[in-house]
Amino acid sequence: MADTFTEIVEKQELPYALINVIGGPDGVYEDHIEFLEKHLKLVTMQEYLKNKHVLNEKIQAIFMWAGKPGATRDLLEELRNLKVIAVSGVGIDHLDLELIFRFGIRVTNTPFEVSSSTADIGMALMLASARRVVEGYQIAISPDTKHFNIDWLGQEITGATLGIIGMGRIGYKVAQRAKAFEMKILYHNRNQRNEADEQAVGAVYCQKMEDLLAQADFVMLAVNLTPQTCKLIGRKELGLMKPTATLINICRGQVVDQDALLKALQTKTIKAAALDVTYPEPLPRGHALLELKNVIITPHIGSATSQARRHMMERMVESILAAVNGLPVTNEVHD
Ligand SMILES: O=C(O)C(=O)CO
Repeated sequence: MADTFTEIVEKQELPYALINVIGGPDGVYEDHIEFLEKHLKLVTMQEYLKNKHVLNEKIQAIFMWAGKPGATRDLLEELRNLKVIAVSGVGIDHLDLELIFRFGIRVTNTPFEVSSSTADIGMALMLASARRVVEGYQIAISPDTKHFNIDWLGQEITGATLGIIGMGRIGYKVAQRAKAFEMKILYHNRNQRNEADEQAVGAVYCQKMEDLLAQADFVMLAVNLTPQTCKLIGRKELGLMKPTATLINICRGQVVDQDALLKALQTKTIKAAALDVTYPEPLPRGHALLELKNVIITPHIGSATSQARRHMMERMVESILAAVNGLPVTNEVHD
């Protein structure tokens, strides 16, 4: 940060930032509080609701951690001095950007901070599914297990073809990791990456998603959720995949038509699925996807590492300080 910026920040009263709660499943981490309080005057939702008459004028930022507090129209109307909404993580599909921008409020997110951890969970799911790690664990700990069956086989990812749909930061990091596993890499993206990027990971562009679907042993979804990508993978697309292929979703549940996926798994149209995301989250207990042996599900943990979460929080603070001072913000979201 430039000196002038540091000077401005040091001189002024800490900007008031609205958070949901401290701690618990919906709150900012207690470990982060010391750092946060050095830079921001934190106001919890509960404090805000009790003292709206004073705080409506003061709050300049919403520190939106795991989607909370939500930017409702009522809140935006009341926070007359709100300048910025800092969103944790990369996904902004839960925001009504049109509404927010109408209020002249800036929005920032943390795409760089989550890309490695999310790519890691993609690799973890691919390996766990291919090598049946979850089933293996259950066999290993079951009281019914008397001996280990040598016919119990998984699938090797070395030499297999990975098709990445969505070659942004996360998709590219998946490709870097997959290269080290000697996988063949295909990708489909709105725009083709430059030649140097492609060569660095040995990735081949498929302009038509159908070509990728027909060839890949593993299909990894890493797109943003937009109206264009909602239900991008449905019955037709699943039908194009090999019966031996696995679908891995690390972006948003709504990118897949979940009913079509369930059917494809039940009828063995595809071999397996490994999902970090579903809709809703969590799936209702007893949901048919939870009953299938060829499905593994994790609880949306793409960014859930202590390193990523710490970096996200630091970036959000930096962006808030920049935005309230009218300075350029590294990860500003534009419409
Ligand atoms: O950052 C996000 O939006 C994620 O969902 C990471 O898993």
